[in-house]
Formats: sequence, structure tokens, C-alpha cells
Amino acid sequence: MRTIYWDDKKGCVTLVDQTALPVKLLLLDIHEVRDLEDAILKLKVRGAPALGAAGGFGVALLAYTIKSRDIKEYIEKLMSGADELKGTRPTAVNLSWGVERTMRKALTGKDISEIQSLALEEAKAIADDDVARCKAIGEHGSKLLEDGDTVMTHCNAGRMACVDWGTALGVIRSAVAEGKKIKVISCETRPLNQGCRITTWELMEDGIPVTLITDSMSGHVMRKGMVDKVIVGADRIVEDAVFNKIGTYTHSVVAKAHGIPFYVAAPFSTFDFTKKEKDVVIEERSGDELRYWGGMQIAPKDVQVYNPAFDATPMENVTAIITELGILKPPMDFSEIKKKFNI
Ligand SMILES: CSC[C@H]1O[C@H](OP(=O)(O)O)[C@H](O)[C@@H]1O
Repeated sequence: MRTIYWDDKKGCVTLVDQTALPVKLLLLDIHEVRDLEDAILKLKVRGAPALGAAGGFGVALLAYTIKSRDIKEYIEKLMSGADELKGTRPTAVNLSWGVERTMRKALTGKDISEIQSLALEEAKAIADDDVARCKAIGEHGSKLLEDGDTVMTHCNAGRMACVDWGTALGVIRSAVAEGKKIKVISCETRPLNQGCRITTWELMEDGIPVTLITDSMSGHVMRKGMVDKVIVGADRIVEDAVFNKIGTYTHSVVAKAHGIPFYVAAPFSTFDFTKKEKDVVIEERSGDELRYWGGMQIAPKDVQVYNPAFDATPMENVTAIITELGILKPPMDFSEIKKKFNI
């Protein structure tokens, strides 16, 4: 079952509410774009590729729910709604990418009805495309894993972060499908615990051996020789850095210190050819995500909190980037990459 999809019978977006995992597999039907924005803000749907699909489906929801029949007013409302949707979470480039790709296609429509059907058609194409890209990433990345490897990962870059299959976990799934015995060490990923709530759940569902550790244990396990490779996802890849869940940079430093390959698995929709590290906004989230967990207060309620959701890993800490078109070895000249892959 896909993480996010359009239900043709109900005429809505249906998505897995990831805040209920691992206790419940809960599906949410979303009929209005404001409810989709709320789901994105609360990380009910999250993960760069999944946000790309959410961006596309959000444009389709807008297209079908804007009431005005005057084409000029309709398009103005569609464009302002799309801009608001893009701003819901600033760091992952895929959300904007999905919105913009769907808008470009929709606005080729000659009337409102055609705009609506083109928006939905493109949003569905983005979702189908993501599954194919993740499978291709898996195939390319599997070549980097050996039978018997223990792979450490951070946050969740599995099928719940995508439409299906996953990026970092997609590489592991492909290696296992090819008969390689792979064990996984999953970092819990404070403060929202995507690693302990979602990655361990996904892997146990698939029967892939997984051990949960705290983020602060990563140095210890790598120094003890318990990790053969590190694979993570990404939210935005620029020429000089990889933006990913907070804590990724730390793991990259420790991996480099111990000569452990540090891989990033991501589709080209996560690449940003327009920015450098210094230009990228890192989302800062509510301090209550650290003061409370599951409704229980775990810090003084008025304690000062700094809560950046992502960090930047300099490209020199990255061994390779696994994409749907092959393996890229830093340092990379992004203008050459664009030419080579005709992007
Ligand atoms: C396959 S991209 C997954 C990427 O997205 C996550 O961020 P969030 O859970 O805040 O959406 C995390 O950075 C993952 O590596």
C-alpha cells in the first residue's frame, strides 16, 4: 500500500498518518489543501519524496476545490494557494518541486476543467515516477552492499518517506531481495523519533533484522566496528552539502573518522542546482517537541530550546550519492551533472 495516493472514488488524497506509527496504521482522507498543509506541518506525511507527491496532490486538491468560475480569478487563486503550500516546510526541496511541476502542467489547460484534470494527471505521474525512481536507486545502491553487511541509518528514508519502497531503506530492500543478508542499526532520531517509530516498524514488517539505538550511541557502535556502511536519505542536495535530518552530520564525521563509507540515497528531485549550503533555510520547529513526548513533560516547560529539524553534511564527508541514474562520487560539478544527465 502506498504512503500517499489519490482515491478516485472519494475524490481526495489518502495518506498514512505517520504520527500514529508504530502503534496504528491509520489512513487519513484529505479533501482540502488546508488539511494537507496541517498534515505536512505535523509530519503526518513527511519525507522528501513523499512531500514531492504531497505537493502535486495538493495542487490537484486546490484545482478541484477553488470555487470561482472566472478563469483569471481561478488561476490567481490556484497560484497563491500553490505558493502557500510550498512554504509549509522550507528545507526539503521536493515539496516545491512537486508543486511547481504540477502547476506547470496544469496551467497548460485551456479551461478550468482541463486545468483540473491535468493537475491530477501530473500529480499521479509524480507518485508513479517516485516509485520507479526509488526502485532504480535500490538497484544501483545494492551494488555497494555486501552479503553480511550491517548498515546504520538515521531517521526514516523508507517507503514511509516516499510513495513506496524508499531511498536509503530502498537500497537495503533491494540488496535483501537479491539474497544478501543485511542487518540494520536504526538511530532513534530525536526529537520526533522517525527512526524508532517508523524505520524499525518498516524493517520488522519486512522481516529485515534491525537494532534500535539512541543517536548518541552512533560513535560507540562505529568505533566498536559494529557498522560496515552508513546510508541516509536527503531533503535537499546542493553542490557543497547534503541537507538531512538533524544528527546526520554527526554520523558523517564519526563514519569518516573510522573509514566507514557514508552513502546518501536520493532521487534527482531532491537535488537543488540553484543554491549553495549558505543559501538554504533550515526549518526550526517548536521547542515543545523537546519539552514533551507523548503528552508527558520531559523538560521544564519554560526551558529555552533550539530545535533545527535538519543539518548540513559537507560533501567531503559523503562517500557517494546513490541516485536513480547511477552513483555519483563527490566532489561533483553540478553544471557537469546537469549536462551528463540532461536535467
Ligand atoms: C527519503 S527522504 C527522508 C528524509 O526526510 C526526513 O525528514 P522529515 O522526517 O522531517 O520529513 C529525514 O530528513 C529523512 O532523511
